[in-house]
Amino acid sequence: MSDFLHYLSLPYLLDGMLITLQLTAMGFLGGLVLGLLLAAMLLSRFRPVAVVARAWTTLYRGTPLILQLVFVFTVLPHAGVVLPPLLAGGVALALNEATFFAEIFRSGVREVDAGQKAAGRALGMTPAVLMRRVVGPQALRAMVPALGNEAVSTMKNSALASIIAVPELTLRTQQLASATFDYFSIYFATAVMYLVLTGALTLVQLGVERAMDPDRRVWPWQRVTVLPSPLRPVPAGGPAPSAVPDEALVPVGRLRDDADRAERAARTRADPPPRGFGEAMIQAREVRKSFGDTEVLRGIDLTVRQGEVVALLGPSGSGKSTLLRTLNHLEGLNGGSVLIGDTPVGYDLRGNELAEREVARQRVAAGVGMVFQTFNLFHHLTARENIAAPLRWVHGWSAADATARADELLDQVGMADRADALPRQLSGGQQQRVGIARALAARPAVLLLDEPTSALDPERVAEVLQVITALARDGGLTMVIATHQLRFAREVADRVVFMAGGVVVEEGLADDVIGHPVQEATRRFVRAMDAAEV
Ligand SMILES: Nc1ncnc2c1ncn2[C@@H]1O[C@H](COP(=O)(O)OP(=O)(O)OP(=O)(O)O)[C@@H](O)[C@H]1O
Repeated sequence: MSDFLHYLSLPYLLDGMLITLQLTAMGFLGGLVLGLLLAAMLLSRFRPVAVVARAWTTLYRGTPLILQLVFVFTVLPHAGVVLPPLLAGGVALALNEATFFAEIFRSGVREVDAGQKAAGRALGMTPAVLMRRVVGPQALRAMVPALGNEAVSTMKNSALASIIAVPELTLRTQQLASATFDYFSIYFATAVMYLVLTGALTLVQLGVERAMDPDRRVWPWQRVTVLPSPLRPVPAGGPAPSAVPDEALVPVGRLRDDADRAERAARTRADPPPRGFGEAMIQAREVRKSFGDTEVLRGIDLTVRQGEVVALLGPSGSGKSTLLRTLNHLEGLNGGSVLIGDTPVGYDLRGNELAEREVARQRVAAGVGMVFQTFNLFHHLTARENIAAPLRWVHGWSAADATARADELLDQVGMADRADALPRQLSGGQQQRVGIARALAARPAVLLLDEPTSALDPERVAEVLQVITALARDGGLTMVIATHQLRFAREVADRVVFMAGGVVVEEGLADDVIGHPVQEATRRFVRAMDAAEV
């Protein structure tokens, strides 16, 4: 026992432990940086870059580390690159780890739900902002356990550097044991030293996991929940001019009051508020879209004027969502054109498709908001942050203004008391109300709603429809809503467009198309939906 304790505190072995730590740090940190680069190359849309990265990864992963160490130490000098043993060991470890890190990063990024990326794009985030603020943080959280594993494995692999005479812990252990023949005590002491090091790495990993757990963390903005001014001015140079007065949104809670019910009841279709529509806000011409060999949109024409509410109806698979997604270029066109205001979102004036960074700017300039069927709130942000953060990241608002706007909207959609909740702590209806608030935050000129209630339980549908109805009735906001809710469409829409098989089959006033459909396909759909709604 005393021999064991002696070796455990022997400076010769402790120095070896320090060198092991240095090697591990070089391998891990170097591997992280190179791995990020490799992952970016593997994910690149430019195929030659991805192919080179894949070839490099295959080569490096497919050869033993011991050969790589010898290569860096003995072969590189022939090319004029002479590295001291410790540095050569660190470089070889980093190159080896990079390939594993690259695959961890790549799978982390791919695992992030496509809806998160679509929401970020629809909010006007450039690819860099989307990666840094949405995809990166979510991917990183999922990757921490695998990265912890790699840190431990780098440390254990560092023992192989003894082959190129790096005086790390294993080499020193072998030397000491050969000199003293006290194998058991020395190897036992070394094993304990490795365990202490790897145990410390595990503790770091668990600490990082805990720190990144959104359920546990308390951000500074979560501590401040009361803000003085309910209404703040829009910062200069910020969002696109709004078509929605703030008072348009009636809090859900308030709609439940008797007085409001009475007021709503008075505003029936028999006595609609006077509505006049301005200039064309959306002009889609001959829009065509295919997925592979399947043509999903087969020449759609759609004009929506300022302040108009258009409901897109049609059977499942008729192309409603795809049409909405082509309007803000979440899907590229295969033919035709789309103008939002006077912006051909996704294209330059000659019709050439623009880079995503440029398209993001166009979306912001055109002022298009989008509400998704599956809400697509950012999982790692609270309800308040889901609304406030894009205002800061995309529109350059100050934190105070963005938070004030978020609190104002949360209040208006009846979600003020859940401002600090994460999306997974909210019901579907609550998430969708936050999703609507998020889409409205930058005061868009056009709001696209993609079946906003179809992912909700029946008892949650009404609360979301109330919010949209309030917007449609009073807001003057230009809206296109894909929906299966006939009653709702009849109540809020100025015009109904019925689609089937990727074409517009029938369109007109909501009462006409839903009440007295002319086309057989429309009649069949209305009958089926009526039966389902009863
Ligand atoms: N990314 C995609 N890749 C391949 N096919 C797709 C893709 N997106 C949509 N489609 C196909 O396009 C067609 C139209 O889909 P879309 O979601 O636009 O219909 P929809 O009218 O909105 O249907 P629903 O009411 O069920 O949401 C469907 O056949 C669908 O399978």
